[in-house]
Amino acid sequence: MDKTLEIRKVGLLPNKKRTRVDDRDGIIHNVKEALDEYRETLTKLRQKHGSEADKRDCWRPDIEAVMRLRKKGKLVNMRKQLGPILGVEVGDEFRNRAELTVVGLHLNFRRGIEYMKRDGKILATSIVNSGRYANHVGSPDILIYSGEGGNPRVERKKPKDQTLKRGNLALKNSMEVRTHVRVIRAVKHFEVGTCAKKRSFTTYVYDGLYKVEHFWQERGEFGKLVFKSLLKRIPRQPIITWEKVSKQLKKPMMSKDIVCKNDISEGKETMPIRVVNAIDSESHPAFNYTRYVIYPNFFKATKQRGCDCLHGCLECKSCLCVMNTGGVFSYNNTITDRKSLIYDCDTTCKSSSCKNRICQHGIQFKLEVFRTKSKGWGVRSRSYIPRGSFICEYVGEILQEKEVKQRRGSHEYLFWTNGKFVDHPFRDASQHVSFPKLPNFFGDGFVIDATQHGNVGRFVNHSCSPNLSAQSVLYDHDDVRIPHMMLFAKKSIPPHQELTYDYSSRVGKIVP
Ligand SMILES: C[S@@+](CC[C@H](N)C(=O)[O-])C[C@H]1O[C@@H](n2cnc3c(N)ncnc32)[C@H](O)[C@@H]1O
Repeated sequence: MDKTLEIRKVGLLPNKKRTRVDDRDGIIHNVKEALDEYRETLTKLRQKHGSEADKRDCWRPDIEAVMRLRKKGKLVNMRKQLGPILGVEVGDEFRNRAELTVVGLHLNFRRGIEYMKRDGKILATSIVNSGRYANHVGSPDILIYSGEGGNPRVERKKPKDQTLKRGNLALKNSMEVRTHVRVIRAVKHFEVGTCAKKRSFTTYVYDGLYKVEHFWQERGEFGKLVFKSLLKRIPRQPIITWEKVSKQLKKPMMSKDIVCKNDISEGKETMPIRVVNAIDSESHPAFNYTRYVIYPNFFKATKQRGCDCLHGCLECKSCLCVMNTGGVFSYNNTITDRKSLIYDCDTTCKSSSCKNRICQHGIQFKLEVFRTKSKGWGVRSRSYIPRGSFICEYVGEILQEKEVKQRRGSHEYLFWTNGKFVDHPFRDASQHVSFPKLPNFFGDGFVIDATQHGNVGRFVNHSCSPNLSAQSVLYDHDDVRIPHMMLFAKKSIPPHQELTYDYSSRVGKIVP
């Protein structure tokens, strides 16, 4: 979900019904996933049926995309509910009405007022302020909302008096019962297209919870009776700076990403990794994609003994791999306990549901190599990444340190297996980032060189406040000098945020 607004967190909403932490994280994750999948499905539908769609004028790709997700059971928060929606934050921007349905913020595609029944009364759950009615917004926290029905602009019928039923009645009841109503505001954007033609599009921003303070009837712009509600935003919610919204929302919508390659791994990874460029004419970088580390000829992978657990290795007392790591389980779908070195189970472990090897299943997120403004290529994810998730391994040729000197070319893609990444000064000198210095020794250690052979890990850039960190892991051999270098998410990462780690970070002391 694109978090594009400048919002100020001034407090949290009261959450009477507490959800278990695990469930909460799971739902938040599902919301982001659903939205991402919806956007992808919609893009594909539009690409496939682009010209055809004009002929079939009733066909709505947005609705079809939602239906496809529903069939797959991917829609979230499908039960109508009052109050906040898990996984959706104040200030979140949605590209169309269908996206509101996908995340469960406002399930009805067409109607501005959504309602549900509680204790025999219908109550408003959410409203979309689409701007088609005359809704006068006095201050940012006050919204005067016109009821539904009788509007010739919407129904293409003669204007008539609104009736006190459905949405109108729900808003009246909400005022009486004092329940919260979610407010979604439509924001209109104008962009200048070719031939200086103005093109407009609308996005929808979740504005938070409101209460209906007054409800009355008056004569509307077509001379007929309309219902009006005065809604007041409840305090202690993030503040949205509306004057900046329009400008900021344009950014993600106007992305000019050109897909240079659909899958840089050429089918070697579990997920295709596309290369996109919205910056310049550089096409995808040339190197040999390999999913696995390439060991030197002299290196013979040996393994003393792994575990032979049958039941998921959860019994730390009996799992040899977990004991090697210090007797504490490091994973629970994500990494929960960082160590200087983690021993993952390998093929000797007979457990079909072994939980002690999350790095061996390959890449699980839709990673994308993209052109950055000043750092060459970088990596981001097209989907939401929960904290602690495995991202990818740093793969390349294993070299002895002394060999590095003999190799020609740059040291851009070297990763010391003791966790130190080595590089030379940045291309863009204007970047005031501290960067680790090249070690002035070349000893007996090992280095992963991803210059000629590597995977997506070679494109992950440096940051002093990174969202990834490296972890050494052993599973297929016992040589602690050459552990696998695995990148994990240090925090939850929204889609399209660049993935980075601190090149100078040490994974920990590995005692041979
Ligand atoms: C492992 S590569 C990362 C991928 C690289 N950006 C590329 O285009 O292939 C390391 C190189 O990326 C660039 N780089 C990485 N992090 C950077 C940063 N924070 N600022 C500027 N350049 C950076 C530097 O040129 C560095 O030598």
